[in-house]
Amino acid sequence: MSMNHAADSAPVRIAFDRVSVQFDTERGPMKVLDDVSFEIRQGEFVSIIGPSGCGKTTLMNLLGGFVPPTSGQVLLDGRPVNGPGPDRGVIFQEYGVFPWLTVRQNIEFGLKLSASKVPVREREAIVQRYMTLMGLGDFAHHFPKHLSGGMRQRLAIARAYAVKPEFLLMDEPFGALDAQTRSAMQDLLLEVLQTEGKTVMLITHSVEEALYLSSRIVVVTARPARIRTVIDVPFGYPRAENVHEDPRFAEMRTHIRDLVMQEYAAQARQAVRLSE
Ligand SMILES: Nc1ncnc2c1ncn2[C@@H]1O[C@H](COP(=O)(O)OP(=O)(O)OP(=O)(O)O)[C@@H](O)[C@H]1O
Repeated sequence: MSMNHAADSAPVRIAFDRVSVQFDTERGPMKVLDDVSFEIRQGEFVSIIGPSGCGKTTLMNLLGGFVPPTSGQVLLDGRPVNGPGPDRGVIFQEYGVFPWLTVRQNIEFGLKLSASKVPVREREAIVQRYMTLMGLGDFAHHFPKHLSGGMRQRLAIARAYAVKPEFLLMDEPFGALDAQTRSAMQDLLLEVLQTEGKTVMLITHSVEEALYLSSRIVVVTARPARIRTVIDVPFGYPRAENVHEDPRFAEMRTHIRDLVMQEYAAQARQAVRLSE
């Protein structure tokens, strides 16, 4: 039995229920999400893919508790999200690190918050583990401004993983990394999930990344984002690196790329209309 079938009977942890979001802008109201409904079950890894600027980050902001829905509901274990919480580790596109704290202090930060209640002795070991895993061991006392962009992003990832949140919400977490580091970070994420069993929502522009990591892929339309289609990924976990060579991988990649390209084209037509 594949992991996906097993997940079918797992409890729903995250639910977007007919969610719409509209922002007031200088040019009037702008609808960003339109009647979006989907669910994420315990242990699922769901990727969201769609054209730039269509509203994907807004999905994450809703779940993170940073933005309220204009209509509809976002539910965590059946309860409406009403603000951020330590159960959700959020990794933003732009580096979510504190510039006034060192590498070590940044990773330690979440562990010191009363909500996570990690004893001091354990804290040390956790900080050390994630510094090493992320290749930041030699930079413990450096401040973020003295790190490269890729290192800052790895620090943001370490910070989120260290508090062991039940949910990981990731917005293009590997976008700023070079290809080799990106692939190492993908494998590390799979490893963390294998040992810690999280429920994940990932926003990515990379069809390959979505296919390699996810159990399901939600393709969204041009703005306002609606669900275009939801695709079950047929590969189980632990995921073998060689799924990249599976003929189904190539077929699905082509199919999903086509869908995403159609939505990019729709978005470009919209942009032309707006500028006319
Ligand atoms: N708080 C806000 N107020 C007004 N407009 C906003 C707000 N947040 C986002 N927007 C606008 O909503 C649209 C969708 O933004 P969003 O960041 O969700 O898209 P995205 O799909 O994540 O984009 P990208 O892939 O480029 O990161 C954008 O045009 C953005 O400028």
